[in-house]
Amino acid sequence: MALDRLTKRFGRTTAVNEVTLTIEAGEFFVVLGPSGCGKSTLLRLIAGLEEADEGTISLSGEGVSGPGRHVPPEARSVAVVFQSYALWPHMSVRENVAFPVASARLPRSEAAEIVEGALEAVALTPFATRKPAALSGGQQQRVALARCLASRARTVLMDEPLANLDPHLRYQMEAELARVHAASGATTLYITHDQREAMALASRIAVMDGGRILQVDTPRALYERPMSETVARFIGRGAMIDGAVKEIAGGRAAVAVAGEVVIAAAAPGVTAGAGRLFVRPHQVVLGEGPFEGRVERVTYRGGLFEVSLTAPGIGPVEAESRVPPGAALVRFGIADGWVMA
Ligand SMILES: Nc1ncnc2c1ncn2[C@@H]1O[C@H](COP(=O)(O)OP(=O)(O)OP(=O)(O)O)[C@@H](O)[C@H]1O
Repeated sequence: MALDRLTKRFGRTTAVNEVTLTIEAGEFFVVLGPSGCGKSTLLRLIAGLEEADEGTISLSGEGVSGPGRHVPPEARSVAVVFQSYALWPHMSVRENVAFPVASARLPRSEAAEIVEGALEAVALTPFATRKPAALSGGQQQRVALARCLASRARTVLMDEPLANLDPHLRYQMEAELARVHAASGATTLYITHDQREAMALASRIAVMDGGRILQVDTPRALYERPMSETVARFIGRGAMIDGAVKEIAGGRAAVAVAGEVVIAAAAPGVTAGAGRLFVRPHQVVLGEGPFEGRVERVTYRGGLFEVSLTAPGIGPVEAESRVPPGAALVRFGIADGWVMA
């Protein structure tokens, strides 16, 4: 899938602003961004449910949107899974799953095989004759996934499909989604505002804000090497500390922070002078080190304590520890970090 300078305006709002992306065939690609950043509009443009103002879209090598060209949704070989499931209430589970297969005009036995295979893949065979209203939310979403699988679309678009499920079920459904993706091999574009979900599912993530793509990278690279403060703050937790870069060598920088020197990885383009050190909780060593912090809050997170500190000349710092801090004032060190210009 390739998007080139794709733009969509609603009156004075530019919902999607010159988005350029290439998504590899078979990739599970996640667009992550806060509410209102333009994710749904981007998905609707790719599905053909909105017409672009500028730019082009090609799916499996075929141009489907561009100047003077708008291929209708049904001719794009795209399946969409919505947050609302969008099931037919009067049809059984099996009929819902069979719906996209019917239009493919396949021999009856082949069509049945596809439908039963899709039901099997999401463990819904025992529920095949039920109506959607007689299923839980998670089961309904599995019907929507089975229908998507049965459509055999080469491109699958998912609009926050797990948003209505409780956290425990979301976790299970993530594994299910990964299986469905592996079974279909479809190029999948998944949109969400939940960074944990994005990290769990994606081969690559595009972080979107204000209609624009800020960074495209693997989950690990986004976490460890954010290229802007917005991305750093949007992915996981951490502290942004003002410092002075003293020296850079071999991709590492020596940064003076509150009168002490910290050695950390340096982003491209960092030079000596004022800089910012971004520190993730696992990079803070509690109990020893040159800094002293006041414990503001301790939260137990199953096996680990999250510790919020404030330190003179540094500001707020997030740490984690297997044992809770023993006093209101604790010593700490910074073992590593990410230096940004
Ligand atoms: N049909 C429309 N008419 C006018 N403005 C719209 C329309 N659809 C979207 N917008 C505006 O475009 C911007 C992007 O909306 P969009 O729904 O794509 O965001 P989103 O990231 O999907 O948000 P959410 O996660 O809350 O659904 C918003 O400012 C929204 O108000």
